[in-house]
Amino acid sequence: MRAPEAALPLLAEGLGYAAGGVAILRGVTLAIEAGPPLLVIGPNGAGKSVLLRLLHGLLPPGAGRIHWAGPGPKRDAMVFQRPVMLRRTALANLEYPLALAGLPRAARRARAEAALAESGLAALAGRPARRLSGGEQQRLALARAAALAPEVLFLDEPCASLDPAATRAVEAAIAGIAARGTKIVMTTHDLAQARRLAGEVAFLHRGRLLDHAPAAAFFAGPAAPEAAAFLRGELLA
Ligand SMILES: Nc1ncnc2c1ncn2[C@@H]1O[C@H](COP(=O)(O)OP(=O)(O)OP(=O)(O)O)[C@@H](O)[C@H]1O
Repeated sequence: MRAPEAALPLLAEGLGYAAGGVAILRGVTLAIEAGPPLLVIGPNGAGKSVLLRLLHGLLPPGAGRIHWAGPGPKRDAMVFQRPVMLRRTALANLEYPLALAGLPRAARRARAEAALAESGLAALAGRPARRLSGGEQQRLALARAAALAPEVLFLDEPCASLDPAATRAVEAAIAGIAARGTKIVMTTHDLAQARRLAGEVAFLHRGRLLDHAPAAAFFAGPAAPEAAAFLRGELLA
């Protein structure tokens, strides 16, 4: 089977967004290429979530533009901090978007079962999704988003309300999805998590992108003094 044509790179050029007369993002220019995960970090209120929503197309930019530069159609998905589960079984939650995508019933079942198995959730297939633990729901949401093999998967603080064991399981699921070729673009407030997962880092501060670098270079010595202060654990205004 021929691989579908890539829609990446995804280019953000001079991106701006304001709400209620307040500038939330200003002049963000960023190229997102295929490869290991991009972790978007920065202090609370820096604009990380808004940037992801703009890139995914949930919000219209107030300035600048977002451009998928590759020849293929855009294929991206997003998972939020609190996953939204349908009032159905775990398996049916996975089958639903596959049905929307037009997969025939038999192919849906096989794809959904494979996605559950890849996430280590096969034993939960018949359980009502809304009764699963927070960590299991988040892994199910990841499996659901990944089942269509998106080129880019945006994750907004996917581990924000999870304990360390659930966080480890979600991180393993994210690493698995990345290893299968999906570009992960993820926000986190957890620097240790960023170090564990990132291939590259984007640092936002007060709505501006102050650094975008390979993770090793960023953590060894970021370009912006604000990023260095953030890594030292100093409170940034
Ligand atoms: N629709 C909106 N109307 C007004 N202000 C908004 C809106 N959306 C976001 N903001 C503000 O924009 C700023 C950036 O929000 P955003 O959620 O992107 O920050 P963040 O970097 O993800 O922060 P956190 O780490 O706390 O989640 C915040 O001050 C937030 O209150």
